Amino acid sequence: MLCKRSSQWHRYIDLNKIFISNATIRRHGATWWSRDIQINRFQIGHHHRQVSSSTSTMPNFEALFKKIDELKPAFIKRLADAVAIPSVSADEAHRPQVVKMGEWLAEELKQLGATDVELKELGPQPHTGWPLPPIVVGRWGTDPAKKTVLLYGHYDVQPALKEDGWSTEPFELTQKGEILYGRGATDDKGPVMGWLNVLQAHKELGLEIPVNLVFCFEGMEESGSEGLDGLIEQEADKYFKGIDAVCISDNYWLGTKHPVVTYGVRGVSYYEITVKGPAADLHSGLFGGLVHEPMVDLSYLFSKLVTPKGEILIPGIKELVAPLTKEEDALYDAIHFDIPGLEDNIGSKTIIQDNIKDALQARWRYPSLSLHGVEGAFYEKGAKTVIPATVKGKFSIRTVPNIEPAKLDELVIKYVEDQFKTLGSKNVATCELVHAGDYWVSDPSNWSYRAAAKATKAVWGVDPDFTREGGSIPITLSFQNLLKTSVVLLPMGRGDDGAHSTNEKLDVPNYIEGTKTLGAYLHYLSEETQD
Ligand SMILES: C[C@H](N)C(=O)N[C@@H](Cc1c[nH]cn1)C(=O)O
Ligand SMILES: [Zn+2]
Ligand SMILES: [Zn+2]
Repeated sequence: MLCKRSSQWHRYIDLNKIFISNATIRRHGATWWSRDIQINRFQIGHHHRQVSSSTSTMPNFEALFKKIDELKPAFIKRLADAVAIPSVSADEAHRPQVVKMGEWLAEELKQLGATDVELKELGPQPHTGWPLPPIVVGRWGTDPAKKTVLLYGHYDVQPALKEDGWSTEPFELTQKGEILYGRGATDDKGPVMGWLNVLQAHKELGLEIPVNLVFCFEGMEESGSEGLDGLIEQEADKYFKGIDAVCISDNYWLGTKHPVVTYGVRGVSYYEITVKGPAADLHSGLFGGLVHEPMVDLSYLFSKLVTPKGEILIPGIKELVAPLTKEEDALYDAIHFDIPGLEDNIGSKTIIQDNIKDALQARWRYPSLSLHGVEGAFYEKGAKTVIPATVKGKFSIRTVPNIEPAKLDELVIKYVEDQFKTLGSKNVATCELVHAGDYWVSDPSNWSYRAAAKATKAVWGVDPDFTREGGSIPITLSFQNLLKTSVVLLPMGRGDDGAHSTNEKLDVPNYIEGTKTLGAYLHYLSEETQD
């Protein structure tokens, strides 16, 4: 293996617990959700656009929301400053920029009045030896009478080059109408700035934040969150002692209109197949037909991993997937989304499934295998007649309950090796795990979800859909297990934001109303009875 797997804290999240609790919801109706809210928003098969009649004392957000509106230009400037630092964690050349971004973030926190701001160093990255960017930690308040919330986000981004097809410079935040374009706008600099914006608005108003905050911002999320597991373990009884809830804003609504609160993510196991042949690239006229070509071997191996309809061809994986129960299946009926919405998100009509339930299940509760690219192959424009000497094929598998990552590695690596043997090639092939992160599924009925739902309703005027996320946030399960606390995902951006893609964007309303939602969540959390 190229790198050690993240620690084995995960494992079995009992999905039945969730579904049993959902069944309980239906049986007990309003009593499940909250004693304050008379309508069961999570009720399976019902449209939750119905307005809930809340009898809770809703905090008066008028001043806070007005202040956030007033600060819009400053907040956009903050996001522009963040986007301008190309903190791409994937390659060595950019690593100093990731570190710079961490330092910038720490400085912003200090300027706003956060205390105990530190850059927790993680040492060298195990398999590359490159220095890992620090984890930025800080505090806001240490009142023992208040609840304490850990806010996690990441300040690294995916790579981006203008020539990939961006219409604007990826590291210059560009506003066109009500849309902010730039790498990291939605993933995850916008949401991280959202938390800073909340601090600024409270500070300027002289308004108390009713919970203590602990910040934990990492710079390696897009590259496997290396080092963070160890830090959380090490600091669980020190810096991270006494955390009552964790909130992460690092995913997206399903579509463009309806807000969501998220209670699950898929895991990801990322692999690399290396095929080594000649000592150097060769002239295909001179050597084509008489040498085993690494690209040909790799293309064959790629074709044996997944079908064009998305079916994973590696035996044994399907059998690891938790069976779909009737109760879980029914949850999908309540979601406000459709195939045209999904087509809008991707900008084409190329969805494999023909109904939204199957498509969402494919995204949330079944594994998928994606081919990402080939290092070492000719890719520029033109027609170079080369036989690449060594190629590295990259692919990943999104994991779901109950796929054990170590078991998955065994199945994948043995299968690739066996397939390679059938070729009779004299090249040398290896398949290795690059990084892995666990899946996570939570029970969306607890106090932190109630607070998130109320905040969403207060800002957006509708009850959120409860969703799972097809992407991965590798550290989520570690927070839950190591800090023995519940985690909620409260996203800011829309489903068409183009995270990881060209022309990534964040809509101004999502940035501003999203900041309000994060702020309101903290107020509702302080009022909510912890269960
Ligand atoms: C959902 C989150 N914003 C995200 O984009 N996560 C990444 C994490 C990752 C793991 N390996 C590389 N990146 C993702 O889901 O791809
Ligand atoms: Zn992210
Ligand atoms: Zn991402």
